[in-house]
Amino acid sequence: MAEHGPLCVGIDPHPGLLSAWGLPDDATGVRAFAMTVVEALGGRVAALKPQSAFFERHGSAGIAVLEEVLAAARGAGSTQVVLDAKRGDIGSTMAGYADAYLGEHAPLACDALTVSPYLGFGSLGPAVEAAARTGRGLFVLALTSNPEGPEVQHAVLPAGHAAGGSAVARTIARAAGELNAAETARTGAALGSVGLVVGATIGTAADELEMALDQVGGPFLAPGVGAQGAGAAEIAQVFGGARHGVLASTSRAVLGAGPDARSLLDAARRAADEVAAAVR
Ligand SMILES: O=C(O)c1cc(=O)[nH]c(=O)n1[C@@H]1O[C@H](COP(=O)(O)O)[C@@H](O)[C@H]1O
Repeated sequence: MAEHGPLCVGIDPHPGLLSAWGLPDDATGVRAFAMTVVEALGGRVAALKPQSAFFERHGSAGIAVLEEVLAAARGAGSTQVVLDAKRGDIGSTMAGYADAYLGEHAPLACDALTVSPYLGFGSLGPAVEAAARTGRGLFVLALTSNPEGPEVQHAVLPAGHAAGGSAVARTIARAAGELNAAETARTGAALGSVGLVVGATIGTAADELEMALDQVGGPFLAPGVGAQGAGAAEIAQVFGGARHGVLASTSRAVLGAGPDARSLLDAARRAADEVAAAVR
């Protein structure tokens, strides 16, 4: 983030973008699309974030392409690879996802994985353990950028629950904060490995966390920049004093500049400069 500016570029091969790039809506088109992004931006942006859904929609051929794209992106030097798969399940099944994405010999290995805590934060245990063991990270959904998120994330826990009267999202931020505090006390690192997803579009909703965002002690993946309407002003508004930990994420706003590699890089650099100014 310090080297390239705190920008993550999503690799989201939407059917509409494949068509705009003159590519077929099949696994070969997805491969050409994703590899073009990796070649144009690998080693030149802080992070790349393949969106698993757009690979999965092509079945086993698409997943094989995702495997190849993850390996190529991880080989591209100083760029972190965040896989956006938003996985979440009961703990024993979560262990399967941990093997797939975070284990020692994970076929779909990434540097960090997006996970959903909405089966209860504790259900993520196997992913937390695998990430710690293999030196990887997680981005846990907390306050997402979509308008439907608040009906779950802002829901208030009943009296009698240990966090009764607080929003569900607060329990997630607190649990992540505890893991990060234990890790940073041990390692001395500035930030722990359990990041949160907090959309750049959420306005004042971080108030639901009833804690300063910098108490989370981990990075924030902040999608919603570009196509969903957020920019520098929104990042500054949402994150305030915690903005040094923000990795802003954008997909369509940069991908729309392709397929020309130079245009992709120019669009990414413009976006990175804008978010760097916003978090300074
Ligand atoms: O985890 C994510 O990255 C994510 C979380 C969230 O709250 N909102 C959100 O838009 N995303 C993802 O970020 C990308 C946003 O793409 P654009 O709207 O094109 O920038 C998509 O792949 C979304 O699935």
